[in-house]
Amino acid sequence: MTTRYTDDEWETIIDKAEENLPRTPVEYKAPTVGSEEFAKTIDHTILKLDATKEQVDAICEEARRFNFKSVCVRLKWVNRVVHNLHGSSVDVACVVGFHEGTQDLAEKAMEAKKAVEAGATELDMVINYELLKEMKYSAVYNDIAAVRNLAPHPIILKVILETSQLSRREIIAGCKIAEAAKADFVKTSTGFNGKGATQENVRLMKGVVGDGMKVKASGGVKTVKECVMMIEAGAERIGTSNGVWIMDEAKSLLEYVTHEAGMEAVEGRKQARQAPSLTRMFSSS
Ligand SMILES: O=C[C@H](O)COP(=O)(O)O
Repeated sequence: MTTRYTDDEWETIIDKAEENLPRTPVEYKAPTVGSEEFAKTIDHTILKLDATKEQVDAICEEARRFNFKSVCVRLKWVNRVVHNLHGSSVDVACVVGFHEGTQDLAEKAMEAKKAVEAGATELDMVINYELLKEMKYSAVYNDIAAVRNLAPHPIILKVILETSQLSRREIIAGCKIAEAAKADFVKTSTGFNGKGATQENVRLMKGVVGDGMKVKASGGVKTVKECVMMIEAGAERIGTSNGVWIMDEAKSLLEYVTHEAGMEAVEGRKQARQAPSLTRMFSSS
């Protein structure tokens, strides 16, 4: 495989990306909490090694019910999930190199190929962050490019950086390499190693990739408020094993604010008004 840049050239690219980061944080608009658009930010995820077929089936039923964006599973479940979700608008995502990211290139490429053959339309691959930390940028690029070659568009390729293991500069490097390898998303975390998504890292990643790529926040996202915070920082996708809890929380909150607005009108406390925007309630601005 040809290497796109030398490691020295990569250093220069990373320096430039660092210099070009936005000086002031950009705030992105979150969809209305509990809306269809909000549900479509969620990749409903079950990745634990001891997942059972009953749990995987339940996740698929929930994803259909809430109309989530995708169900994200390990390779062994892809066939089953494709079958379960047939006829729905929920996509099938499969992890690759999960969760260490250190598998060799051939193994990751084969896993990606099998996932696509089984019907996955999205791949969430773990970057080889050990190599990234050793500044072996060309090797990291080759790893992602090999998967991209075997899984061309319209397959969606997300590159998991495992931000808890990386310095700020390493996160910037991971984003630039994923971008050069033509991935569609950079994703924060596996949820299996250290702290998951943070607003700060999502903002940094979006600052590096700009409009040309998307960011997925994952790992430890459990509440409506955390979803809104991640989206406002630049995430367009949320990977979570707590999707049902989040949608139930959104529903309860909507019922609460609607009831409060109604009570105020009935009691003449204030003029009747629309329920306040939950998205605004949770906004950090
Ligand atoms: O890719 C998604 C993550 O594994 C989900 O992590 P979580 O179980 O902390 O929500």
